Amino acid sequence: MKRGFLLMNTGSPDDTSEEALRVYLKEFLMDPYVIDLPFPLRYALVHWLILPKRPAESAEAYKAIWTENGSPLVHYCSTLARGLNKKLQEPLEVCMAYRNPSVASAIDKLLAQGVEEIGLLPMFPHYAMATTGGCTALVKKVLKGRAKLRVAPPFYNIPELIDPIAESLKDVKEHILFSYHGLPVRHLKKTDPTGSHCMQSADCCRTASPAHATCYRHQCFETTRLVVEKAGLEKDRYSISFQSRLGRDPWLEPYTDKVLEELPKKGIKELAVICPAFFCDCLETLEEIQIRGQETFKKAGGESFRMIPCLNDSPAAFHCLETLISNAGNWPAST
Ligand SMILES: C=CC1=C(C)c2cc3[nH]c(cc4nc(cc5[nH]c(cc1n2)c(C)c5CCC(=O)O)C(CCC(=O)O)=C4C)c(C)c3C=C
Ligand SMILES: [Fe+2]
Ligand SMILES: [Fe+2]
Repeated sequence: MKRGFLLMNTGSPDDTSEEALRVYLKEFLMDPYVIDLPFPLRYALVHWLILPKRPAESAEAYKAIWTENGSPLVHYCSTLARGLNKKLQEPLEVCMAYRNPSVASAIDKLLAQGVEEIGLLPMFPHYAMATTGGCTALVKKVLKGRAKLRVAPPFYNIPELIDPIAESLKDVKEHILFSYHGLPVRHLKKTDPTGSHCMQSADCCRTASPAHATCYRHQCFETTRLVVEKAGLEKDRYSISFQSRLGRDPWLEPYTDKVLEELPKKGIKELAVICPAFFCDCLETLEEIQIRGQETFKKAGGESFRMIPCLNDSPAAFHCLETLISNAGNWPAST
């Protein structure tokens, strides 16, 4: 059976105009895997509360990180896809859940080459309904059974991810903040297959459970634990937080923006931030953390601040993706 691969990420707007942002945000936020409210409520929230103001604000944010190659996220993913294609025997296409390159165009290219089984590799180390869950649903919807589908499992704990992250912290003397993308608490409870584990006790994520197969919070803690172990960091050398909160519902805590305000008050004036939920640098690392996060930290008394880059298109990034793909025969089939 001829096999092909889809390398998938969330996506960026086509350009930095307010109109492009409106189209992108509407597509992103109307996805029921991202805002999991019943359609009328989601429609009202997105169209009446978010879309009137956010496109203009987000357009300014994207302008601050846009490069001559366009969006950093799409650029890194495309570079990775090109490099992987040179090494792999089987075809691979890059696609974005929202905007371009679209899922439909990538699937058409694979099918035109006679591909009968697609291996979907969502570029998210940790499982979340809003990312891996939404990407899988979207691919299935577009594919309409025209090929078999397998989906890569979360890879938050593999040495090919952990080792280069630990290596990037080797010479860091500052306090290290592991800032992960946030998630509404409701999402965690919804994806708990036991229905009774996630967020039911303070230490649920450190108590063994089958729920951890889809528990974003547990998987983030595990990445941190393994990196800390590998890098030999003492307990007082690092903190964990969750960023990018949207709306008023409770999200995973502690919130990065609050932690950035609190750290200088605790005497931590020199900080390095790493964002292991992101395989490639994007708006959420380059603008939210590097620009706005830095401002927050320094305003609160912080003196030095730096970002540790994501794996991006480094040799370690290629090695990690190649290792995952080499194991594609074991990826679970998606029905
Ligand atoms: C309810 C809203 C959102 C949830 C839940 C969410 C989860 C989530 N997102 C990522 C990774 C990325 N998010 C990106 C952009 C982005 N995310 C949201 C909303 C939610 N994300 C919005 C509205 C946007 C658009 C930008 C903005 O206006 O803030 C991106 C792409 C950034 C880029 O450079 O183009 C990524 C990547 C993860 C990993 C995650 C849950 C774990
Ligand atoms: Fe958990
Ligand atoms: Fe997001």
